Amino acid sequence: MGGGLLVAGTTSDAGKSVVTAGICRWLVRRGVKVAPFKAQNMSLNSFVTREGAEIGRAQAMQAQAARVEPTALMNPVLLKPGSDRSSQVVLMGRPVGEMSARGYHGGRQEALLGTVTDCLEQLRSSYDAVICEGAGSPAEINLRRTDIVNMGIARAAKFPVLVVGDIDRGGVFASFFGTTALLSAEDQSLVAGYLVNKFRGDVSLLEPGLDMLYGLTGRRTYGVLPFTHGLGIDEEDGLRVSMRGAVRESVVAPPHGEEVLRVAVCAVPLMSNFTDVDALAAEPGVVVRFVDRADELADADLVVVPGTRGTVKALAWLRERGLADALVRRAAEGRPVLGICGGFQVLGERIEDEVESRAGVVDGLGLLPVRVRFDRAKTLARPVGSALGEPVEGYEIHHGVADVRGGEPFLDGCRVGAVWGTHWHGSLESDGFRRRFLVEVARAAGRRFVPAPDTSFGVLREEQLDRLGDLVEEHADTDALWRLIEGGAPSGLPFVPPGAPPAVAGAAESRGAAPDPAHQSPEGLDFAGSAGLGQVAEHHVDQEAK
Ligand SMILES: NC(=O)CC[C@H](N)C(=O)O
Repeated sequence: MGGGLLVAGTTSDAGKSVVTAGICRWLVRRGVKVAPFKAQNMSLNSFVTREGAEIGRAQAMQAQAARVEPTALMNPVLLKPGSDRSSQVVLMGRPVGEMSARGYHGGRQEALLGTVTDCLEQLRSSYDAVICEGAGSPAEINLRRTDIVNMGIARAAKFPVLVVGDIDRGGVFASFFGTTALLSAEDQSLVAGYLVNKFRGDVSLLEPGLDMLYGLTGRRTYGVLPFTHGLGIDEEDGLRVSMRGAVRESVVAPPHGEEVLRVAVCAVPLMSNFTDVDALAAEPGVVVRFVDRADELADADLVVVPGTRGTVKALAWLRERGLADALVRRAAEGRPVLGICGGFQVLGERIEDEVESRAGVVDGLGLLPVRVRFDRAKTLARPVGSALGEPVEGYEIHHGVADVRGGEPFLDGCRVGAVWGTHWHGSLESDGFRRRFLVEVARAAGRRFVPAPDTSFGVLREEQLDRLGDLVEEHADTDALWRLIEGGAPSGLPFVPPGAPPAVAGAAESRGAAPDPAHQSPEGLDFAGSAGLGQVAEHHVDQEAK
């Protein structure tokens, strides 16, 4: 049975995903057969495996770091938020229903512990090491009892736990100490120590603090990783980017030609697979930014309407913010627009949706001759094809089915003038196609932009994974990490009081949501046959979640 480690964090965003990837890359370079694992991921940034299973993109990225093919075992539960209070539950790569957070935490999640530990055991039987990523913080005292992704999984597998803290935010000592001290004695016995992430400055100034932390907790720090720009590959948190309407602008290498090309990405609600535009940002001279105002489209050479878990919601948002009118004007002026998946759907003539929004028939923006009808079954595919004379690979994750009634064919969708639409995600990662597409965009936008002849997105991604491996090799005590992975947590780790607080009566389960038969899951909840999943075969959305 293979060894392993759980990489937990003091907070979300502490850098667990990239540290996990870095550890995978370090190990595989050493000749260790390693796989990543995250029992449960909450993300709108997902990926389709070769077998057609939907998993978090972060686990697919970590699998690449480990140089193995990603599979559903590596991320058995994926929660895709549809609002602040409900998520689509994807189990072993297939959607099984929409659930309220309260219904999920009130018993359903707990019932999945057997399933996720089975997946982990399967990985352990075929790999020398499994590097698990936790979620949020392991010291969420309200959720510990039903946890399946942090200490729940570490306890089941008897894996040592490494807690990652983001020192750039401050409060890292208190976070490490508090994260440890709020866990039960049994949980604490697995918390081997800490890893400081995103450190800027002189480590010698930090070291006395790490010694004091050792004095307080009896636990050592396994490494101090320096702050490094541009390592946020395949981030999980699409929801927050879109909810915040955050504007982020890519760091740009100088253009190959005379001018830069400006790409504006509409930060639609429930934006999914926003990493689709990473391949554009990787091109020298292409400036990518997320926008949420019509006036920000004025200087954009290309507007991308990305995927979304809420197509009808995104349409309403585009209309409210005046972006819909701006897109219609652009199209009339022959200025480029690319719609991807949900963003393709909104560009069509009409949408019939009794599944995702249950809004019935809704008018689209009418820029493409396409009608979309939502199906309960989800399309999960890895199509290959060609466009602009170049080979293209992509992946599809959608309930909407497009009836394309005209235009020039473009992948599975179509193109009318400078407006392009496809359900395919990831098409821009195909280098030849991306260059040809950018040439077309530059021509239509009247820009003297020339794509560099040799940008390889695959090579850049590999370089980034290598940088993560380097970070771990150069700034962590890898001998000590290997001892943890092979031999588990050191014995005799002291208990740090007060430990886990006693549970308060009247937890969420007693107020669990009532089933809503009106809203069946896409697959009709027919997954009771799968191992150990019968208990969660119910579809929950409570009123407040709608
Ligand atoms: N990935 C997406 O953008 C999905 C689009 C849409 N929500 C659908 O399910 O069809």
